[in-house]
Amino acid sequence: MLRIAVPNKGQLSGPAAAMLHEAGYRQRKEPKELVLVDPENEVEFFYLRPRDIAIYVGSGRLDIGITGRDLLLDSAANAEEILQLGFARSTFRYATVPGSVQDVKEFGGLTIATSYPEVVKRHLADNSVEASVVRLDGAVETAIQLGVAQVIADVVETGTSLRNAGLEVIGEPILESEAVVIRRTGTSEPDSKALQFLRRLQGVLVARRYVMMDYDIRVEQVEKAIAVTPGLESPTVSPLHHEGWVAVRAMVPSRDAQRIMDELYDLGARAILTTGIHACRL
Ligand SMILES: Nc1ncnc2c1ncn2[C@@H]1O[C@H](COP(=O)(O)OP(=O)(O)OP(=O)(O)O)[C@@H](O)[C@H]1O
Ligand SMILES: O=P(O)(O)OC[C@H]1O[C@H](OP(=O)(O)OP(=O)(O)O)[C@H](O)[C@@H]1O
Ligand SMILES: [Mg+2]
Repeated sequence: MLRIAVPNKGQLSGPAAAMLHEAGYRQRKEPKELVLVDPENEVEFFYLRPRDIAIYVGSGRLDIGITGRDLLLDSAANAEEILQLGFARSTFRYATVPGSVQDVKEFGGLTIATSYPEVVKRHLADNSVEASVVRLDGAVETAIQLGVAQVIADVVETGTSLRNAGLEVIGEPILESEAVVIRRTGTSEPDSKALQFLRRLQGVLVARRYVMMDYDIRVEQVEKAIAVTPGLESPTVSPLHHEGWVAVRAMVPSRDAQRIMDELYDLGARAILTTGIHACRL
């Protein structure tokens, strides 16, 4: 039975459960459930605090986990990411009040408040800066106003929390994060059950990012049209009963679908249709 750690709370938990459900796995019905067995798929899910997931996976107690890259790095656990999942995207940045320090190099002797102390300590050391780090559980933006720190290092998505606290970011992002699948570092290649799990999640990612596009086009224009819709490997081209025309079918990135339809129309394509992909294995 494959043992998988899933976030039980916070920003990661809803999207992770949705992705697992889309990949055909059973998911818990109520948020107090801590363990769920999916016998049909031979998988056992453990709902754990996002911050603890890398520790369980790094210790080898669980085979695979879903967590945030920032949490993985902060845990210093013996675990590595093997698949990027594209949700809970954020940057991790320093911030302070306007008119204060402008660069990490000026942080010497200051106190930095953060929920990610290991990431910050490593970044300060990489920049040869000696500063204090104070660990807070959350709502880190308030630490400056209350005099606990002069600088914070926190997760930034839209920047609204920083703006509301009257803070501005300093310097380049310390790191960019998103939800990732992790496994223990230095173990043998994932076994067949783990590979199947990864293929299923990859299938969800592709199904979310691509649509299927079908259109009819005159034979003379087909090469130009295929340059616009090359597909993932190669598009399917089938003869049409109407002589001189072919039907083309190719996967295209969903965010480009409208622009591609316009370009195909201008090349003379007609009956251009896009349909969603529910699931896929590449
Ligand atoms: N506003 C946000 N937008 C995108 N990702 C976020 C956001 N806030 C946190 N994250 C990401 O979510 C993960 C943190 O999850 P975690 O559940 O520990 O924190 P949380 O969602 O802030 O929960 P809580 O505030 O209850 O502790 C990290 O990978 C972080 O980068
Ligand atoms: O840039 P934004 O879009 O504002 O998002 C970033 C904020 O979201 C998270 O806070 P959360 O609401 O989880 O509270 P917390 O700080 O207590 O974790 C994170 O810690 C930031 O504070
Ligand atoms: Mg939070």
